[in-house]
Amino acid sequence: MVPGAAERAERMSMNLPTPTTPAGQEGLRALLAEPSRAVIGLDFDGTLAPIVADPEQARAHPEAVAVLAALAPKVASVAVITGRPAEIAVRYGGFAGVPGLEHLTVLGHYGAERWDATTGEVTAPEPHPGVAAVRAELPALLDGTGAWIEEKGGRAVAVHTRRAPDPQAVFDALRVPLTELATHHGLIVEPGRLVLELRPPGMDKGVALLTHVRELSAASVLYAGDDLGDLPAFSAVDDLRAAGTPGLLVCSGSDEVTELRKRADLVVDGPAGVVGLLRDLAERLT
Ligand SMILES: O=P(O)(O)OC[C@H]1O[C@H](O[C@H]2O[C@H](CO)[C@@H](O)[C@H](O)[C@H]2O)[C@H](O)[C@@H](O)[C@@H]1O
Repeated sequence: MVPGAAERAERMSMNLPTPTTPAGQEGLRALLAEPSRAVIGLDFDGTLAPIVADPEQARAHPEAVAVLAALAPKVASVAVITGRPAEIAVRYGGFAGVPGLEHLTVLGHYGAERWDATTGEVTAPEPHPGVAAVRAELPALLDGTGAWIEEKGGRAVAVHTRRAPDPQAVFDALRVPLTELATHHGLIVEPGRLVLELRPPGMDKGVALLTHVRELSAASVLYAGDDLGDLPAFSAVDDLRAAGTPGLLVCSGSDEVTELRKRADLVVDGPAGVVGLLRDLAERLT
């Protein structure tokens, strides 16, 4: 007897971890039953790329590109959704010109920028004038704190404290003054793993993911992230589920951020765990 879609999905999920929630189990079942209508959304730093002290040295996990190239042709879309400029994520990820990744999408600056592998071009809005204004005022505000500035192509500016003598204390001390500075110039502060990013309002990873899922009329979604900036994408998956589109929420686990663990259907061990999960998925989706 030929097995039905549900039975096939059940068999195919045998070697995959079981999500801890019924909603997550439903999300995985839907993805396996109809992969060609599934969107896979993935954060970059801390999810595909291990966290390192110098952001310029961050690179995708050594097996990430091969695994994504195996998975992408089997699903509707793989989209990397990151706070990084799209072009930087493409470069540090090694995503360009890879067979299998011809349709990869990278949504940079929390979705404000878009890079498509098909064209290799980035589309982006005009820079917000507040970014140049805060950039000019930051050196005086950061003087003596041990924090340092990451330039983000004039579209945002990130203040990092990971390499300060007491990273968490400096992060905590800077949060209020940086928020005041950002607000004064029409920007918002996006807190992350020992980073406070000053960026334009109006876009987040939730809007980016939801827009992408709707563009493709996807029937299921998997989103994996590790940091506070991924919470809007988690909420977007919750909203999609409430509206009848199954989804699976994956936390790339770390000791630094615990908020996503509580909301995830599946917690894996950092980028190596994410890559392992995606590899198992790619192998199951024949
Ligand atoms: O949305 P993401 O892809 O997670 O990007 C968010 C921020 O990630 C980067 O900072 C983080 O990774 C660095 C390199 O591992 C690490 O040194 C830093 O402590 C982390 O917060 C990036 O530098 C930021 O610009 C992104 O906004």
